[in-house]
Amino acid sequence: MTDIADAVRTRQLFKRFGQQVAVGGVDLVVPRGSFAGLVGPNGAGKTTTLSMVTGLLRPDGGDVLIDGLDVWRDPVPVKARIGVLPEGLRLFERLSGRELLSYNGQLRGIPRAEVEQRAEGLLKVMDLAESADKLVVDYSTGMRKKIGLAAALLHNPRVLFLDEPFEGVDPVSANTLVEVLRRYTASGSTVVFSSHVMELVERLCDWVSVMNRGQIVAQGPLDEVRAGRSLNEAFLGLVGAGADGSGNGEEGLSWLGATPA
Ligand SMILES: Nc1ncnc2c1ncn2[C@@H]1O[C@H](COP(=O)(O)OP(=O)(O)OP(=O)(O)O)[C@@H](O)[C@H]1O
Repeated sequence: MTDIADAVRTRQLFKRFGQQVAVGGVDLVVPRGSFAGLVGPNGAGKTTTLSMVTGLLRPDGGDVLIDGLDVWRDPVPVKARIGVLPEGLRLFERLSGRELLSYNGQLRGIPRAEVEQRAEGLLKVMDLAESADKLVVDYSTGMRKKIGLAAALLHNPRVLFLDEPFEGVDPVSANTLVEVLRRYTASGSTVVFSSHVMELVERLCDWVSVMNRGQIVAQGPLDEVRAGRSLNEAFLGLVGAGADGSGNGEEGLSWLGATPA
């Protein structure tokens, strides 16, 4: 049954690459208005899941519902409702930041004057106003993330998906992004982001989904998932690594740092 209180709900989402099952029957749930974190070790299936959820990668099985609408059967209304900052962000490098926003706004059918107004506001808040006329190819990693986020927010989506939004972003810019996202969720919109940084997820999120080896291994309100521990401890317990780093095969590295004979 569809619960339209959920911003995102997947049912038995499945994706295989050759012999490798990347996502093996995932039921991802994100309640509306959440600031949700999707965490998991490298290769857990986070990017593959987010790509299928946002209509970028066709699932081999299962469904994805956003605001109760099926992403793969009803892509047009779904894409009007979502904003995406994908991993390995590909941008139009030969446009300036301002032109990129203007182009995105026009693709979305927003009137030009409205696009200009929104773009000005976003450039200012992202601290990109001075670089607005510089080509995107000359932007730093953090600036690219910020202009990518501005482009994803321009049409005022109901649900925003961010794959590793803070990677390569300096602490000052990260704070700016956090402020923008907090303001956005406070108005009832939903953010879903993937991250490896547990402290950040713990600080920002009220909802967490933990993935490991293509499965959801825990999901719910932050306090339920961490159950009195830090999120990092809970995470290490859930994904099966000893909190002391034991059991990771490090004994095979006994040569590392040893004094040469
Ligand atoms: N295009 C692809 N072709 C083959 N295998 C893939 C492809 N994309 C992902 N995989 C495999 O699927 C699994 C899940 O990858 P995915 O990128 O979704 O993980 P992730 O949780 O996002 O990892 P990370 O935290 O390192 O970004 C990995 O084993 C990966 O090697």
